[in-house]
This record gives sequence, structure tokens and C-alpha cells, in this order.
Amino acid sequence: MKIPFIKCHGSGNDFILIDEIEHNLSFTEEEREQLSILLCDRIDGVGSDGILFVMSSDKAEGRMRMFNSDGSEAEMCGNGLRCVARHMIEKTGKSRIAIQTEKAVLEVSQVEEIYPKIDTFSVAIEPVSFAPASLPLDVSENEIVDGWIPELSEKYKFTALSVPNPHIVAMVNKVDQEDLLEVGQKANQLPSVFPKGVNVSFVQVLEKNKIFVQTFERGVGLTNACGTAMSASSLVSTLLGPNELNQPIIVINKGGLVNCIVSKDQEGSFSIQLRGNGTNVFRAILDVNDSLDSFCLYGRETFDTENEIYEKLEQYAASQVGGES
Ligand SMILES: N[C@@H](CCC[C@H](N)C(=O)O)C(=O)O
Repeated sequence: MKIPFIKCHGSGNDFILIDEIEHNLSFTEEEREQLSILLCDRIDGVGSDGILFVMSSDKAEGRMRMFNSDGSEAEMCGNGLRCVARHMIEKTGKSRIAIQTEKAVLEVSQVEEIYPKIDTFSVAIEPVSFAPASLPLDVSENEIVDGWIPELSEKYKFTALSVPNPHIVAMVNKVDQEDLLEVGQKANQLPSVFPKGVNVSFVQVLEKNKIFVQTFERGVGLTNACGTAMSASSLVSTLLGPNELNQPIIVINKGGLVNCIVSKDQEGSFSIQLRGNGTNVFRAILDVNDSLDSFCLYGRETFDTENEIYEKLEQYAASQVGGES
């Protein structure tokens, strides 16, 4: 099977983007899972945090399905949606379109650069819910906002929310990566509390409207950045910390930076706009064998100029957090 793809990233959260419409491809559910495990492998595969399958939609200009590197499917992917937004905006020539995701049809658009010469895409992150059933999270409380989850940790308090994939967020004085790894692994081996697993983030306030976020992602592990987690963290640090509604919150991460704008409507529902890069690294073609357990890659073309420009953003982001990034 021949599969042309683009290797891309949002804040260093990297993906293999496969456009099924353009290349007349269609996979079974089992093939999507197997391809994700085969191709995302950082040693023997192409290496990425997940696969973005771009499909046709009768509700929007396109549809995104996102699979994690362990082969599980996620309800949503913020950094991935920016990469799909860029791809579809370039294809359609429109600067504002809609993309169907598992739980919602979401508006995406090209917007003002977040950093000089970085093409920037804004994606809507919604629906947002604090209802434990929406994650799902099996607790007796009506919601967990800066509260204890005793089965998980005696050291960190969490806020649980879906955006709409599941997240728990802890506000910390300083991000301890070893603790994050430990808590993240534990949370994802605790089906009595998190039946479908959960993304776990630690958030450090750098100053008003500026935070540093790191995430242990369900289905992957520690990543450079997670778009839905940075959106959830912006909301949580607005509720519990110094950040403000309707103002850009700068979110520094290990792979760069994004801006998040948190809004609340008249009914009290929250939504978040996530703005950041959608950078192409290279394009190539995969020749995958019938049993989907090996492949060869050919025709590789790199996007050198945009990657050189992105390095400047990375250096700037690293300078904003000293030891953290
Ligand atoms: N990195 C993504 C989220 C990917 C899915 C996540 N690991 C999950 O299983 O919910 C993002 O940028 O939002």
C-alpha cells in the first residue's frame, strides 16, 4: 500500500498527516490502529506522537480523526487540528473553514502571526465540561476543581475537565517532570477512576496571562506540548490563578509557545481559542507491506525554510522559562 504523508507539528507535538481525500485512501479501523503503532514508533517507525487522518465530511470542509502512538483514538487534538487547518486552508484557498472532529464541527482560521514569520492558525476548543461523566471520571463529587483525587496523588490537587478529550490539571509552583511522569502513568493505569485514561498537566504561572505547561498524554507519554491540555490549563489558571477571560494567555511549552483565549458565554459555558503554528517538517511516501508490520519510505522532501524560522520561535520560548524548557 502506497501512502503519501506530511510530517508536521504544532509546538513540537508531531504528527503524520495522511490526506485520504487527496490520495484516494480508506482504511479499516484495525488498519488505522496498526498504522499508528507501526509508523509512530520513534525507533523503527517514522516517529511521531500520533497520526492525523484527513477525511471527507458532509458537515464541513473536511474531517479529522486522530490516533495516538499506542493506536488509541482521541476525541480531539488541538495541535493536530492546527496542522489539519493549515493543510485544508492551503488546499481550499479559504482563510476560514470548518473541520469535523469526533464531538463537534469546529471553526479554524488563519490569523495574525504569534511570532514573526510563523504562519498561525486559530482553532476552537469546545465543548468544555467539568461534569465527571464527560471525561469519564468515576468520583462521587459533582465536579473536581482544585480538589484531591486520593487514589491518584496525596501531593497534587487537580481540576478535571473535558475539552472534549479528558484532562486533569494541577497548578504547581514548579513543574517536576519526574512527578508528572509518575502521576501520568499511574492515572492511566487506574481504570476504576479514569475508565478511558486521562491527559495529565502541570501548570506553572510565570506571570499574569503567561504560563508554562507540560503534559503526560494518554496514549503517548510525556510530549513537547498538547494543544487541548494547554487550552484546559489556560481555563484552569483563569479560574484559579491570575489569568483573565478574553485576553490572550501566552502558553510556553517544551516545543514552543501558543496563545489561548478563554471565553465564557451568557449561559456560563466556556470555550477556548487556541492559536499557534502548524509547521510542515517533510513530505514523503510510505510503501507499507500487506500485514502492516514493515514499510519503506521514499521521495522525502523537507520544508527547510519554515523549519529554520521555527527554530527562532523555539529559542525565544526556551528563553522565557529558564530551566523549564
Ligand atoms: N496532543 C493532542 C491531544 C492528543 C490526544 C490525547 N493524547 C488524548 O488521548 O486525549 C493535542 O494537541 O490536543
